[in-house]
Amino acid sequence: MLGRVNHIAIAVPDLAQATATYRDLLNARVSQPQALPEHGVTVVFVELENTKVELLEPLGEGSPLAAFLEKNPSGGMHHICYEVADILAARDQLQLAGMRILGDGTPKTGAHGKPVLFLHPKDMAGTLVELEEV
Ligand SMILES: CC[C@@H](C(=O)O)C(=O)SCCNC(=O)CCNC(=O)[C@H](O)C(C)(C)COP(=O)(O)OP(=O)(O)OC[C@H]1O[C@@H](n2cnc3c(N)ncnc32)[C@H](O)[C@@H]1OP(=O)(O)O
Ligand SMILES: [Co+2]
Repeated sequence: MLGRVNHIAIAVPDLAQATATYRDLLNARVSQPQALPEHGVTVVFVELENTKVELLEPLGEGSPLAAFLEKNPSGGMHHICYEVADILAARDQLQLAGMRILGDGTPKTGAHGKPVLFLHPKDMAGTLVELEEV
């Protein structure tokens, strides 16, 4: 079912500062910030040779990052995103196996304009997993 690692996401309390660290200290190529109110985050992508790092800052009330950053005020690894060829087939197979799909189970459009879904961290070895159809 799984393809490549699309991105590894890090939740940060200060997106400008985290972006500056990757850009100015590590000489990484970074995207412009992208506000995604439907996801409750603002995102910057750090482009690497083999994958991307997604820097995430909370946006608006009820951001899914809020509780995480309360527990981890300096930030921390938030999720890993795997590519799948058919997100609905993946969802149905995982649901049949008893995994919890977060939200109402309908894929949302992610930061790359592709459908995404999230799997509950307690069903995935304590790691929040995002699936992105490519
Ligand atoms: C930019 C768009 C898109 C993309 O295209 O890339 C994105 O990446 S959007 C990213 C942000 N969106 C999401 O994270 C959506 C899915 N997340 C959620 O629905 C929630 O964050 C959550 C995973 C259900 C957690 O909800 P929350 O209210 O924060 O906490 P809970 O109390 O319900 O947590 C239950 C349990 O899980 C532990 N937990 C929470 N977050 C994580 C995490 N990121 N990694 C590992 N474990 C996590 C939490 O600590 C609780 O455990 P216990 O304390 O042991 O009960
Ligand atoms: Co993501």
